[in-house]
Amino acid sequence: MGNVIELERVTKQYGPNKAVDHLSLSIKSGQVVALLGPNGAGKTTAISLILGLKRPTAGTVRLLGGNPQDEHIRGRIGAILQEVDVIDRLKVKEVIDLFRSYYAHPMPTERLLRLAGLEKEAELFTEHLSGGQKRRLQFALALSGDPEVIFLDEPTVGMDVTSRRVFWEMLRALAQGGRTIVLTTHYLEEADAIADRILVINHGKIVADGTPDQLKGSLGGRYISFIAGPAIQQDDLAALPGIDRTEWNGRHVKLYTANTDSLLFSLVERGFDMKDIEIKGGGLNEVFEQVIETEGAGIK
Ligand SMILES: Nc1ncnc2c1ncn2[C@@H]1O[C@H](COP(=O)(O)OP(=O)(O)OP(=O)(O)O)[C@@H](O)[C@H]1O
Repeated sequence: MGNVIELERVTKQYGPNKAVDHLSLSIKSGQVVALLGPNGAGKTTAISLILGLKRPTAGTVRLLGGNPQDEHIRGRIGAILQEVDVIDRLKVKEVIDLFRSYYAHPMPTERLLRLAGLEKEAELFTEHLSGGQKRRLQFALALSGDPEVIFLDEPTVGMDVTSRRVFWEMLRALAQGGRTIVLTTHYLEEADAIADRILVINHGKIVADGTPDQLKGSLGGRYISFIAGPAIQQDDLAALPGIDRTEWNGRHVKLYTANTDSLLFSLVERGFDMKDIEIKGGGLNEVFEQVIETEGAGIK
């Protein structure tokens, strides 16, 4: 199947502020796509536009080949948005059955309870659930119509580490079954663990796009850090080959490079006076910081 989601030069403007700015994007079926970005980057707005909950100021959005506001498209998607309250005075199983009744071909209740890890809580009243359990119930409700596309806005907020890992495995299993999953997260580890593709958004634009490995590989993000002795001048280091970026913080230096081994060799060969030498990075944290700082110049 082709693209499940297609955005063409989509802008959403609030007064002078462009929450989403000429965003073009296509997502294929069966992918897990993570939207990353700092607070206010435009992630939730992008998801609301894809879901048809907000109308773009300009540009076109297509979901499952159609208009996201069409009834027959809505029935094929499931979503958890931020801070949605579940209905009180009903038991977990009853709320799930209520939501299932809205759909022609719902997922079986037992499967929903199992996927959400709520089998033991089935007979509990929803107001007695913990924060993390409520989040999992929302997930079960989002899946109740057996959707082809699932949108999750910060789905694991409030979950403990174990629940989060179980949740990731379950998402991967759903994607392997052919479902498309789009999630926003502030946890880089989460994006790294489950996403086939990461989109980094800042100021309403995509500033990086690739698999976790591509982003880590292309941006490197690896650096050598050390405390520079008094004789080392900034120009001495700037003249070394293969340095992408240098940061000085007092005498604490970070040298970013695609090849930390050969740079370390050059430093040692030149007899620089260095202490506390460390090679770090190569993780998504560094990639994220770099992309946000440099607005992703040239990275896509
Ligand atoms: N209804 C609205 N009216 C005015 N401005 C809005 C509205 N909704 C969002 N914005 C602005 O649009 C920008 C993007 O917000 P959005 O909620 O999409 O960011 P986000 O990436 O989801 O942030 P977070 O990580 O904090 O959830 C922000 O500057 C926000 O203040």
